[in-house]
Amino acid sequence: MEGRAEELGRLDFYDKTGRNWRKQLGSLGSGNHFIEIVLDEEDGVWAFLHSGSRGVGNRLATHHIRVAKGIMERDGVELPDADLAYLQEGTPEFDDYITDLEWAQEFALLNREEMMERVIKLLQYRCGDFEVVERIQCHHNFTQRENHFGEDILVYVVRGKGNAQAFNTAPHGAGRRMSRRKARDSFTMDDFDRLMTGIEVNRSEAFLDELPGAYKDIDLVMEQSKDLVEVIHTFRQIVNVKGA
Ligand SMILES: Nc1nc2c(ncn2[C@@H]2O[C@H](COP(=O)(O)O)[C@@H](O)[C@H]2O)c(=O)[nH]1
Ligand SMILES: [Mn+2]
Repeated sequence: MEGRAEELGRLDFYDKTGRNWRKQLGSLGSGNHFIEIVLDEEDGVWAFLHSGSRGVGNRLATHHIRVAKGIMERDGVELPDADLAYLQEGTPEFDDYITDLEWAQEFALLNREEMMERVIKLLQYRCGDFEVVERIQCHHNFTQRENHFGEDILVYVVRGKGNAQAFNTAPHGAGRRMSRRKARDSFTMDDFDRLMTGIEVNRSEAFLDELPGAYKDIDLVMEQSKDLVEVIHTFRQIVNVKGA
């Protein structure tokens, strides 16, 4: 990652923006990032890993959002919401954003690969050797340039049915039903124990805002997404580790 950053002439910028990024490769981070061991309908074991590009990706994104907002202000572009600020393709600011986005995605990819390797080694250490049937390596907030309806656009991609009306996308999670604050105010540790029954978990008040009840009902989301996704497996969680 360092070599690539140097090639791009952006190492100093990444060091200044991301500070600890070198030490963070191979770490889960916080928020809703998680490692999960789940069982499918036939008790097949799956290791799930939802992770991202850690602090450096977030800070780079924050930087580019700030740049976009500055440009909107400079050019007098009126927007219904300041958070809709955008960068125009063909400008140096747009190119810098894409350069940093691609670098951060590479970081996210390696970060996930490293953690998955450690999860598998640990499982093999605890459970004895086993065959890894398949590895699906898709990192968080995956973005790539695609052509839809004759136009090149940027989309976040997850696996789905390929519905052209939805640019071949599908939801990659249920999404939150309540804010973190509301969840912390709404749930108690009794709810924690009830909602996480049967799951080996790092039990802590710190994760009250991450309880399943803080998210939308996944069965309903799947039902409402049936034009976009085909359900291949339904999993039962047995281990959940949240980033802290
Ligand atoms: N199986 C689990 N799913 C979880 C957990 N925490 C969150 N989630 C779901 O993942 C997505 C993450 O997407 P994001 O774009 O919001 O980061 C989220 O919407 C939830 O549906 C978990 O611990 N286990
Ligand atoms: Mn996330």
